[in-house]
Amino acid sequence: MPPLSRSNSCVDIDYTLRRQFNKREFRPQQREIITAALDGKDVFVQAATSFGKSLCFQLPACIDHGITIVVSPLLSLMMNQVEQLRAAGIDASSLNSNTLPQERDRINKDLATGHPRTRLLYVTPELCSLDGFRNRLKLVYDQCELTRVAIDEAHCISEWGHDFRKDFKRLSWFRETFPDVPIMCLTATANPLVRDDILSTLGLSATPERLRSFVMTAHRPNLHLEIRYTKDQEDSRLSDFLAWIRGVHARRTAGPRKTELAAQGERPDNVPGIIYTISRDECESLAHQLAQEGIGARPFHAKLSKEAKEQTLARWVANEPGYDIIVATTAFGMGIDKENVRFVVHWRLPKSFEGYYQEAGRAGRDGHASYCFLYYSREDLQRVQGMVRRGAAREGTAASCEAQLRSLQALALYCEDVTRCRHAQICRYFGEADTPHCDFACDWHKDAQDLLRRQRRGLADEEWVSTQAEYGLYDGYYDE
Ligand SMILES: Nc1ncnc2c1ncn2[C@@H]1O[C@H](COP(=O)(O)OP(=O)(O)OP(=O)(O)O)[C@@H](O)[C@H]1O
Repeated sequence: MPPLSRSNSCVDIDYTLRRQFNKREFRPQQREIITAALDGKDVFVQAATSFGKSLCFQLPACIDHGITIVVSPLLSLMMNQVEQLRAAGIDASSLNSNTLPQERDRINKDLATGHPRTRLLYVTPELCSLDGFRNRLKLVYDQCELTRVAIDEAHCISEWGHDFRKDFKRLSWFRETFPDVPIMCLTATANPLVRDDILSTLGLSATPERLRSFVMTAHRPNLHLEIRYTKDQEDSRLSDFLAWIRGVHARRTAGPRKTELAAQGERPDNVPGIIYTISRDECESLAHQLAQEGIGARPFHAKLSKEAKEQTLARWVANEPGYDIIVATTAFGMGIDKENVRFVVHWRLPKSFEGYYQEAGRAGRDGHASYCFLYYSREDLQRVQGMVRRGAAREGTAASCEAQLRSLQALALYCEDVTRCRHAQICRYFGEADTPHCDFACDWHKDAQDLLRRQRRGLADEEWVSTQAEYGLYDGYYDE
């Protein structure tokens, strides 16, 4: 049965925006997306990192009758959003492996009433495959109280996406079981192939008249994009980074900037950033080396205790001394809404183009200029290719492996390309026809000659690297 329909024609969404979300106005397209959702449409949203996608399902959930199920692969995102919603007086909860038994019972009982008080329930895709949870949802549906299903990070549905997850594919169950419940899917990174795959897997392309798609530019004009070239034989990452960060600190301690920061109560060395590494060992040793150099850096990876991770994250978010930079393994920070991240550094080549851009997108969520640079070496390319192949062989996911290798290859080409704007290359990768305006916000626009020189000088010879790769020289470096 469809959810109870309430006439939304006279709903004042501006009022809800101000009253419940404490925001003055909608960003471009948010109003149209929310209106389509309130009209009961299926909605596909593709928008750049930090666009404000969450509001697109959170606000309708506050207006509509019944419960909205939000599927997300990111526990950090769930916790972050639930906290924020509760602080705004909205009844939100999450169910995942971290949920305490008492809270789990409370939520399950709430669902079992068929008329849950919860407005937004954040769940993992894994949970959606379990019979117990499915039966509770059926009960809610029978009472016309299942309002909408929102699927965040929807690119995980597609085997052609960079982060395919089998349980995401099983989300097709929602349309099969509740054919009239609208679905909203959201992603920051999908190319046209991935988009089509998402829509057909979820069963949304079968009813195009019900679907509204909002595909916006991936362009983030405030991100300054740069590639820094390196090679195994002359690895100068650490000294290069130290010189850069010390330069930034020096500028903040000089002249009028110093007075300005003091007036705002800001520490000159509080330049929040993330350095992404791939190996846990490197993550630990780099954080240690930076700390020894007097830089406030902390490691963050899966093997740390839950308490250590929570504490590091909380202190970083609160801009505490000693916690300015997080040195992390991949995917750290997704779903963490820290707005003043001033830089993101990729210490090693990430595994995919989409992963790179999503991680870089953690920077500058407040819209201010922020710096993203990636240390690229051809040796790392060989290492990551090996890692992707071995991972796919272990998991038996051939299509996904092919897609990942293609994405990695595109990233390598992007890094090696010294003939065009980085922003333009990114938009083209995501299938955009228009060339974005770049206001000296990439290494090519800043100094194309210097970029070419750095690339020629910085990289190891291609043929030599591939010969060494054949001898297995670059195997087994990263955590797998
Ligand atoms: N209309 C608005 N006015 C002011 N701030 C907004 C508005 N909409 C969203 N925001 C804020 O923008 C920030 C980013 O929003 P959100 O976390 O939803 O981004 P996102 O699109 O999901 O990005 P990502 O893909 O990077 O996670 C949040 O702090 C949110 O409160």
